[in-house]
Amino acid sequence: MISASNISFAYDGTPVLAGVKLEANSGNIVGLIGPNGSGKSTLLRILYSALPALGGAVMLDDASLSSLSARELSLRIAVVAQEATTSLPISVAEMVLLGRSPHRSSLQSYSSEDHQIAAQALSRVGMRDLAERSFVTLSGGEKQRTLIARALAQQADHLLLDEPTNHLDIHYQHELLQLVRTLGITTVVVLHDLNLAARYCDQLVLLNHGKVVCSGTTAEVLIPEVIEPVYRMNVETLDYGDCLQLLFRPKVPAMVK
Ligand SMILES: Nc1ncnc2c1ncn2[C@@H]1O[C@H](COP(=O)(O)OP(=O)(O)OP(=O)(O)O)[C@@H](O)[C@H]1O
Repeated sequence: MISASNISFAYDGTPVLAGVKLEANSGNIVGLIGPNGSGKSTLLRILYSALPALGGAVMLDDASLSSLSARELSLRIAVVAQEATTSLPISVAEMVLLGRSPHRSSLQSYSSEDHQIAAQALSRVGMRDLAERSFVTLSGGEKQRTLIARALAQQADHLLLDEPTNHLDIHYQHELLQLVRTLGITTVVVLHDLNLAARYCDQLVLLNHGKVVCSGTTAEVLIPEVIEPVYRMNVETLDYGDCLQLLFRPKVPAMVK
């Protein structure tokens, strides 16, 4: 379980998050949604200790995040962030092996078990055939799948994903989130696509201007009364039985030329 309470943060004195609460229970997928600039990536960075919260606390099960060493953190939390990770000429297989780093001391070389786990992770994201390719030559989607494989190879029990479906075509968007669901790992995922959030998340936290506007199940959050004012769009919900889906219409019709 990862939980954040009363989180505040500011960049150079400009407040970005205030009083934010998020709770991801064991095995659940929590979607972090909200408009551009609402503070999603900042909150995610605080959850993996890349940024220090100005106020509030983050707990990993019973331990405060700040009490854990960098190695303990990387054994517990795997991250796929938005930033490009390297310009170094390393292969796809080597990139995925980096996920095994927290499991060995700096003097140890990778074991055959590490290689096996990394190869399995590559297979799970459909990238085994590209194992020997240079990472920097991959397409955006292939890079993204490689980084997911690296996170899988890490075998942490928490997974934090910042817009993991970026660069992925519709097939791989669903395949990736289906894969995340099968892992059964406590996950916090930043998503822009509310219909993917509806289909794959257990709980949602909706941020706007650095504050939680609404949190709860997808059925509690993805309702027109909540979504329309935040995104300034007309929203219609369709209940397909297994999940909700949303239809959007601009509030102001496009000007006719
Ligand atoms: N390094 C930084 N220095 C100053 N301001 C920043 C920095 N990073 C982000 N911000 C600002 O903080 C606010 C929140 O940014 P953040 O990236 O967390 O939002 P987001 O919800 O993830 O946005 P998006 O959906 O566009 O990716 C924005 O106003 C952004 O301009």
